[in-house]
This record gives sequence, C-alpha cells and structure tokens, in this order.
Amino acid sequence: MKRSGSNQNQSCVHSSTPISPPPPLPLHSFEVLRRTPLNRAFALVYATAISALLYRHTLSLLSGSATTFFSFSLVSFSLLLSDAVLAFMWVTEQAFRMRPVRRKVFIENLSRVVDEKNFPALDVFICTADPFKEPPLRAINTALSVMAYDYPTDKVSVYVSDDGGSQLTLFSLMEAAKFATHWLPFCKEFRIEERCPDAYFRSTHSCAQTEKMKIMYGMMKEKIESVMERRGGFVNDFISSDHHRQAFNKWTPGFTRQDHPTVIEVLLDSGTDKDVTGRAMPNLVYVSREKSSSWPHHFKAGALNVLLRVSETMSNAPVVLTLDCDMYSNDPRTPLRVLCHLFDPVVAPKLAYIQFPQRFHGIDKHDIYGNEQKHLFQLNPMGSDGSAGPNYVGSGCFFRRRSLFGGPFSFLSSGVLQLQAKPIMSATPSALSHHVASCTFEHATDWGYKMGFRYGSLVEDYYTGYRLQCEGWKSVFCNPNRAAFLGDVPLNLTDALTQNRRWCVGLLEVGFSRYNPITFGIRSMGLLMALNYAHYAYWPIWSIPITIYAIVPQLALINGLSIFPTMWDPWFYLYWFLFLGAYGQDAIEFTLAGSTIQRWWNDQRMWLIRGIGQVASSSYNIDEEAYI
Ligand SMILES: O=c1ccn([C@@H]2O[C@H](COP(=O)(O)OP(=O)(O)O[C@H]3O[C@H](CO)[C@@H](O)[C@H](O)[C@H]3O)[C@@H](O)[C@H]2O)c(=O)[nH]1
Ligand SMILES: [Mn+2]
Repeated sequence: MKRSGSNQNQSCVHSSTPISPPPPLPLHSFEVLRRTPLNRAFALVYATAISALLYRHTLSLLSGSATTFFSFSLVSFSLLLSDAVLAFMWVTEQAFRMRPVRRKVFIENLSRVVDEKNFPALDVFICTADPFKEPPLRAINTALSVMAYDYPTDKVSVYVSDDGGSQLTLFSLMEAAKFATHWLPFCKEFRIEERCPDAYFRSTHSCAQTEKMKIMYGMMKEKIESVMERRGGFVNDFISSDHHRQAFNKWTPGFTRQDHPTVIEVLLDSGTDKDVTGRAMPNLVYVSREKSSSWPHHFKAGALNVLLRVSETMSNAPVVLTLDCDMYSNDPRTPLRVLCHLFDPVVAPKLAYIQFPQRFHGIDKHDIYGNEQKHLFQLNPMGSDGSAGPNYVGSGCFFRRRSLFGGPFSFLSSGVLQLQAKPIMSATPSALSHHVASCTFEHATDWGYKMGFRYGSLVEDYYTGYRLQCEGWKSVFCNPNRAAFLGDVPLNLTDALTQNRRWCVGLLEVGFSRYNPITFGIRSMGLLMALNYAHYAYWPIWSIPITIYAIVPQLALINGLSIFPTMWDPWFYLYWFLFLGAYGQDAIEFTLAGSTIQRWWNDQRMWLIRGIGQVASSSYNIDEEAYI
C-alpha cells in the first residue's frame, strides 16, 4: 500500500532497460490505513441495519391503531424523523472512512532536490481582533515563534492584522520586534526546539545561558502588561524613537474600532534590520485595515484579503501561512515539511494548501469539554486526505498564493494587482499599500466571491476551502508527531458552546446557500468529496434527533406507549447492533488515534451537550461574537 508521492510515474520505466537512472529521492509518501477494507465492509452491513430500522419505523407509522392513532403516529413520526436525520449524518460520515491515509515527509531529502536559495518566500498572516479577548502578549508570542522558523530569514515576512485597531497591539509588536533581534539568534545558537518564548520559559529550567533571555522577556512582558493595565494611556512614555511615536499619531480622538483610517507600520525590514549578531531579520509588518461603519468588513475573511493585497505590494511571497493569534508554532521545521509537498512535480500543479491539524495545549487530562475535537481536526481530515484533501480549518494552513486567484487551470496571473517584479520592502509603506487596505477597494470587485478568502459564511475557513476544492484544487493533510502548531482552547463551558454556536450558524449559511454541497458540491467535486463537506454543512441538524430522543421516550413511557422492542423481540438485536456498532467503531477509532477512553467518553458527552445547546440558544448575537 505504500507509495511514494514523487515516484508515482516510475513504474512506467521499462524493466529491461539495463541501466535506469536512480529514482529521484522521495520527498513524501503516504499509506492507506489498514482498517480501510474493514471500514467499507462494516459500512455495508451497517447500512443494511439502518434500512431495516427505517423500515420498522415506517411500518409502525402505518399501522397505528385507531384509538391511540394521534399520539402513536406523532411518536412514530418523530422517531422516524430522528433516525432518518441520524442515518443521513451517518452516510455523510462514511465518506471519511472510505480511504483514510497517513502521510510522511522526508525533510532529509529536501536539500538534494532543491537548494536553499531556491526556497520560495513565505508570508505569514496572523489575525487578531480584540486586545482584551486576545491579549497582545499571545499574539506576539505567535509572531516570534514563526519569525524564528528554521527558514532563510530574509524570505520570511510576518503580517499581523489588527482588526481591533489597537495601540496596545501595535505597541506590543514594536516591543516584540526589539526582543526578536535577541531571541532569533538565541534560538539558533542553542538549537532551541520551542521557539515560542512564553512556552519555552514555562517549560525550561533556567540556567546561566537562558537567564539573560528570560530577564529580557520578563521585562518586555512587564512593560506590555503595564501598558495594558492603563488601557493604552501613556503609551508615549514607553517609546523612545520618534519614528515609532509618529505611528501613534494616527490614533486621533475620532479613532474607534469601527471607524478609523488604515494603519500600516513596517516594524522590521529584512533589507536593513539586523539581529544582534548581524544577520538579517525577517520582515514584520503591522496592518490595521481601514474601517467604516458604512462598509461591510466581512470579519476575518475581510482581514485576510487585506493582508493578501498589502503583502502583495510588499513581499508578495508565493506561499502564505494563515494563523490565529492564539496559535503558536511548536516546530521550527514546519515550512520544510510544506516544501516536501510543494516541490513534488506530480502533486504541486493542483495543490492549493497544506493543512496542519489544530492541536491544543492546556487541555485537562480527560478533556472534559471535548476541546480536542479529534474528529474535526484529526480523524476526518485523514479521511478526506485519501480523496481530494482536507478542508481548511482557519489556522495552521499553508496556501499557494496562486490558488486564491482562480482555478488550477485558469490563466489568471497570481495576484490581482499584477505587480511585475517583486516589490521592495520600504520603511514607509507606499500609497498603494494603503489604498488596497481601504474599505472601498473591494467595492464591485470579485474579492471574496471569486478571489481571495470567501465571504458569505461565519466559517470563512470551511467555506473558502470548499470553494477552492470545487474549482478543482487539491489539499494535503500534514500531521507530524510533534504538533506543528499549538493553540488555546475555550476554558469553560460557556465559551465552548458559544464557539460551537458560531460555527453552526456559519455552516448552515453554506448548507442553505446556492453553493450547498448537495446540489452545487456534487456537481463540482463528485459525490465522495461533496459528502465530506455535507457532513459539516448539515452538522447542526444533529440537535433535532438529540432533542427528540431527550423528550419522546419519557412521554411515551408516561403514556404507556411502547416504542422500543422488548428483549425477546428479534428486532431487539437490530437495536443492539446499531447501538454497539456505532459506539464501538467510534471508540476504537478515537483510541487508535492516540486518545483515551475517558476522553472519548467526554467527547460523547459534549456531543450531546452541544446538540442541546443549539436549541437553547435563541438569544444569540452574531455581531457581538464576531467582534464587530
Ligand atoms: O472580525 C474579525 C473576527 C475574527 N478575527 C480573527 O479570527 C480568528 C478566529 O476567530 P475566533 O473568534 O478565535 O474563532 P474560533 O472559533 O476560535 O476559531 C475557529 O473558527 C474560525 C471560524 O471558522 C476560524 O477562522 C479559526 O481559524 C478557527 O480556529 C481570531 O484570530 C480573530 O482575531 C478577525 O481578524 N476579524
Ligand atoms: Mn480562536
């Protein structure tokens, strides 16, 4: 079953050729999971069992006796409806089980295939929106962790989008830029694996070498925290350079989060800025796009599109990484793993993105709020990876910039500004950079509809990945043992439910749009991939069967109606099989993917709680959640 990605064409070499050239070194390989044939056979058996169950419900619906006709039909109908919904969800879920694959990359072969000076440049986009919900200290840790990638520094540019338009974020980034000139050489000199400073100092016992760095980090942290406490007042007291002070002049009295001009600040310029050992620094750019209450801002998708354009006027890298500010890089060699896919001539032409799973730190031992989301972030993507590839999950994803500007075979040149040569960074961003970050720039253009990150759903990530795959693009799931990125999770039940609700609203927006996976999806991407996407688009409807099953059996019991077969009835075996079969298979998959039974159990618990939570949440306010 093992195949090497770059060797796919080698089998056609004629066997009688006396001396055939040595096969090129593989950069990656994949294997189809051994359980695949079992999955398929089980799906067949289980499908038969589900059909029998639906048949039984239909029979009993038709045979209601006259006296109890009304209540009986109502009960039978609600059970039929519930089980039909569950059956639909089961069908869509099977798409992930038909061909799950596991991939490997061989970074060690990279240097023999491509020279470091030919590595593509990398633009990293980090989104943040509210300094009080997402502390700037977290955002700068994310920025520092990627600036310290094991990648030619002059090829890395980090763009931080601040949708909150906050002086606190800008100030923190200025501090981070100074700290980075010490942190980057320190990481490289001592070969530090953990390049997110906060995580590093939390996990390392100090010694003489680290002590100096730790003190420096502590001072920066204290400074940022004290500015945070004063809510930005007196920022000026902490700033020594005139140039930096000028940047804050944009914050005039009329400046609010909803209404303000564009602010773009180049905080580090790889052409001129050097670290303390004299080596080039990566570029670091702060971007707060123009906001006006009379123009739509399209939330995170809008922010990402501004970054796409602003970066095009500056570094214009062909590879773009999107990250949320609460998710830091945990492995400095991640971009090299990405190159292993991008430099495969067989896969590359249709490859739009490489998605790493969202993995989290700070989850309690038994994960009581089901935050690990193992199906969503690890199991299901392995399943999609066997066909056209996983969906985009918003963070930890490397795009080919080109893929956001039309299908794989369209002749659009990458980028809408169509800049010819690679523009040069400059300490004073050009008028063009400001122009492309303005509210009106997208008016009457294809941005968000045919180009860039797509508008129309609160889950812009899912929707964008879906539309790209409809255009014929492929994606790859990369899940190395050492997590490539680690994020924060909601730490309480309210946050977990709020997040879940926002996702559900966004998914249904896609499920009931003209681009829904059933009518549009099947036509564009085939049945199997469309089912992958339908699984999520209609995911929120699982609250229907859960609610019915939470109410109807009790009512039936009180009214003396028997709705389940007795133990001596042959139908009982069917219920037994359906119940144990589904739970058993799920528990096995979960634990085989490196989790525990307790975590699985809590995942099940949260599945119910989230489902009921949908129903109980009519007072939901999207705008408040989505940081207007
Ligand atoms: O108007 C906005 C709203 C949000 N964000 C940023 O978007 C990111 C994600 O928002 P968050 O509220 O943290 O959503 P989560 O539910 O935690 O995030 C998951 O779900 C989102 C929507 O599907 C994806 O975008 C994320 O990548 C994914 O981690 C954060 O970095 C925000 O700063 C903006 O930049 N502008
Ligand atoms: Mn988040």
